[in-house]
Amino acid sequence: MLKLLNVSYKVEDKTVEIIKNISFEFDKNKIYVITGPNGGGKSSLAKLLMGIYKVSSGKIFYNEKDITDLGITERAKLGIGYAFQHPPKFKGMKVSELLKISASNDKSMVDMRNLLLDVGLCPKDYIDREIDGSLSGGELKRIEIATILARKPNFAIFDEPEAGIDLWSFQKLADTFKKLHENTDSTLVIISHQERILNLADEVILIANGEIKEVADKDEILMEIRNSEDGDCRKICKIGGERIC
Ligand SMILES: Nc1ncnc2c1ncn2[C@@H]1O[C@H](COP(=O)(O)OP(=O)(O)OP(=O)(O)O)[C@@H](O)[C@H]1O
Repeated sequence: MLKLLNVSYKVEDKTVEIIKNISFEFDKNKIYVITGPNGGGKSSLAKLLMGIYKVSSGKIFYNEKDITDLGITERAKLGIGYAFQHPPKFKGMKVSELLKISASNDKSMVDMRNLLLDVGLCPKDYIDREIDGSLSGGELKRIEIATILARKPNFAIFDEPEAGIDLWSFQKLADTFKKLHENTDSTLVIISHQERILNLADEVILIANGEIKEVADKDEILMEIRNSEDGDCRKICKIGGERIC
């Protein structure tokens, strides 16, 4: 469905390579969870998929179409949706208005109440709220996720949906991803460190140092995480390596 072919990404000064020659194909109607250490390149990869970053080399195909040079809007029109790790604020706009403009098809039919309930927000408290600095980070994040649900993308990317969301609401959110997967044939790519989200995965992609280190079944990865005593950095320090953590 969405294919990366030898994709690399360097920042503007061209010295630091953040994504290194990644090739991978995401299949239709699967949940992929991307996980791995901080700074490994997960968000950068998500931004390359969405067209927020432009690849330095390599190609991206979506349903066989070369989308490498398409920007965010064109990719969104093709059905690729992205929920930011740190959602933007839309000062002066109400939650109901944002959900309406986010909806993919018949905007009069958007079931705003259910969308808000799906992300654990009580509609009567939020539907008329303005999207400004008065909303907490977790509230903003949930509204952002609701906009993606409203858009019903065929390929949806969620960057750390757990960030800033309390455990109770988070369980609700995990159920919402599950429901979305069961009721539509969309592909979900979720960047997450949470076991509850990892448990939803058909495939877990482990990214570190800008590369795909492993693609595995969730049980395998969860076992590896549980069995790992220390991170690589600490191990290097322990054995007297030169790297300072
Ligand atoms: N514009 C930039 N200039 C320099 N380095 C950058 C830039 N953007 C990202 N990086 C670096 O690229 C690496 C990957 O960043 P990225 O945000 O993709 O990691 P991540 O795996 O999503 O991390 P986290 O789990 O902490 O969210 C990091 O080391 C980051 O500091």
